[in-house]
Amino acid sequence: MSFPPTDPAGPGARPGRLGVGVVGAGRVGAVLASALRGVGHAVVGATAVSAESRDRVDALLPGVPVLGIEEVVERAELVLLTVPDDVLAELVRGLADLGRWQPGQLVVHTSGRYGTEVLAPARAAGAITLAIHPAMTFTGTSLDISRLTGCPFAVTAAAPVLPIAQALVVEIGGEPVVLAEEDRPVYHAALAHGANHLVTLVAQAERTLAAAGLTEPGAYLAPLLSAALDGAVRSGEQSLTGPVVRGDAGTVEAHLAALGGLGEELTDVVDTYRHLARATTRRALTTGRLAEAPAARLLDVLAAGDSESGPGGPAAAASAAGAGAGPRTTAEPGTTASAGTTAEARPPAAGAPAVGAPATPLEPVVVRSRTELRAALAALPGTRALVMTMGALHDGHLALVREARARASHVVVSIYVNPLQFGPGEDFEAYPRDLDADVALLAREGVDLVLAPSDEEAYPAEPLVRIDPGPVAGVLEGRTRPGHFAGVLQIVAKVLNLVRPDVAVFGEKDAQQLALVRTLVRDLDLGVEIVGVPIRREEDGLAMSSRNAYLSAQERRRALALSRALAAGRDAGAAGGGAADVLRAAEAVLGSAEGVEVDYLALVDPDTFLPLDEGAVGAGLLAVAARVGTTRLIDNMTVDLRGPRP
Ligand SMILES: Nc1ncnc2c1ncn2[C@@H]1O[C@H](COP(=O)(O)OP(=O)(O)OP(=O)(O)O)[C@@H](O)[C@H]1O
Ligand SMILES: CC(C)(CO)[C@@H](O)C(=O)[O-]
Ligand code: BAL
Repeated sequence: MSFPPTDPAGPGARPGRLGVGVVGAGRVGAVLASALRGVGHAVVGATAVSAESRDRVDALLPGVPVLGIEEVVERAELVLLTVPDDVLAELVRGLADLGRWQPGQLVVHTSGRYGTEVLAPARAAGAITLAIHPAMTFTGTSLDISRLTGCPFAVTAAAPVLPIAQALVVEIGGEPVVLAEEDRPVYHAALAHGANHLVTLVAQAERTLAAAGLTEPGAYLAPLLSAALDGAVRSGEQSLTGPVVRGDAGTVEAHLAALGGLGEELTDVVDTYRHLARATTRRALTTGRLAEAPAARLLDVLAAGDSESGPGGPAAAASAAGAGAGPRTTAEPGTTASAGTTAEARPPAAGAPAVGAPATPLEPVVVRSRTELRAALAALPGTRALVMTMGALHDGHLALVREARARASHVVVSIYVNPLQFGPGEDFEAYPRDLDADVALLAREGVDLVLAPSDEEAYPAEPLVRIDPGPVAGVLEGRTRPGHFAGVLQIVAKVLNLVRPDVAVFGEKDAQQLALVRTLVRDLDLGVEIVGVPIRREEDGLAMSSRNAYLSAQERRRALALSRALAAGRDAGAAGGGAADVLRAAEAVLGSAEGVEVDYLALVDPDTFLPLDEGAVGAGLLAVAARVGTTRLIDNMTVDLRGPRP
């Protein structure tokens, strides 16, 4: 396709005032004829079989006689054929057989699918044949006229008469785009797929929302869909959001189950969802938004319960798209580790796969030294996201991994129990360590690289240059654990420098840590985006933590007091309470909790971590640390302070 100059026909090529005949006063025919009339042509007659067409002629082409086909063709210098594609060829041939086409007559059709070959019988009789197709959807009312301004029209015609077609389009305000005869079917399929199927998709979303009890589903959807459409046409597939691109197979599985449970009338929705989610997965894989392992997992979930997917279905499609188990190489392969591998080929991960997981997820490359890390990073083109952990991974960590996955081409996870952040008498020795189990979990999330350094590799020598984390490190966690945040920032700065990620993801569970990491990056210009992820909780509200593993069954029950106290404080704020009310509500829960020894409970400014006073308005952070038995747990929630009541 190529855009012609503004006046493609040049002076003199303008068709002049023509008598236009419309065969088929459907939406397109009536609107185009009305537009041609508006720029000075005369509409000499129109065919209109149905009552709707006749009404349209009355409304859009007042005064134009409704005639039979042969009469319209006989009177017209320009015959506009705006009939359904499937009858076009027969109509043109039939009129040729009747000898109705006239030499020099302009015969124009508006089918997207056809070029001018379908008009060959008219051309054989000496007519000038042109194909123009507006890439626009019409309502068949006068509103459509304004839609023609700037509307692209695909124009196909023999070279000598092409300027006539271009000039006609320009006259009615359109933008002619020249399209070869053989490209028209694909062109038209693309438009139909985009525009027509979008209508079906929106209607499906509306019907499904109605099934969820929403009374005005269209109004509810409009802002979201407009934003999605805007993003898609501006930034293409990079604008994609949602569970597929996050690799969130569990959510997709839940969606299929929910949609599958809707009545007979909505069975089309689950089928379409499945097809489009599959296509979305494959595209996300191809464009690097999704790694192979989560893609394979999604395709597995999408295949489950799908009667249409047999052998050669999703799994084959996944491998055709580049997914599935297979070797990955590092630039400097060779050194094997005790868990995972640094070898050339990444074998399937060990351990029993959970429901919905691919049978053979790829193991991440596990590196233990700077040299191995450098080689492995060199084999990961594109952007990378880092998740730092101390191992003993749980779903809270995996939420960070998924967020990382959605934000970069590759994910690096560090696992290291950093001695510098533990004080004397803390649980450095006892902290749970199980690298094999961690690597197996990360394999299922499509993590590319795991950095698990030894103490010697992390700190080859006692670090002499230390980081002073500033005042935020002197309160709450920092007051109870002196030196803790200096140790945290030391290892965070080190790992950021070693991995050089584009994005690093931290949990809001360690809110003070997250704030200090942001400050570190800002103050030292480390040039990495820091992303926070909300706290992941067990079903009963307990914040997930590796240290929960220390709790006995009784302590596990008692530990619930932390999240309950925070929720009580949050609710007091939401009910209009001030800082003192919030603290009182939380204290009441903790005060009556057995076996819970509170270290601190504080309502603080989320940036400075200094206590909020009674008049404070806006977001506050309610943070707690407590011992349950010998286990020290922390948790926090955001509280919305509405200010003193009038
Ligand atoms: N429940 C959770 N929700 C969201 N993020 C979490 C959660 N638990 C931990 N994280 C985040 O995971 C990262 C690694 O934390 P870490 O390995 O210390 O896990 P942890 O479970 O908090 O362990 P512990 O509290 O026992 O030290 C941190 O950024 C932390 O904030
Ligand atoms: C960020 C971190 C991995 C540094 O050791 C640790 O403090 C943690 O797990 O939150
Ligand atoms: N989750 C923060 C690390 C620590 O408690 O040492």
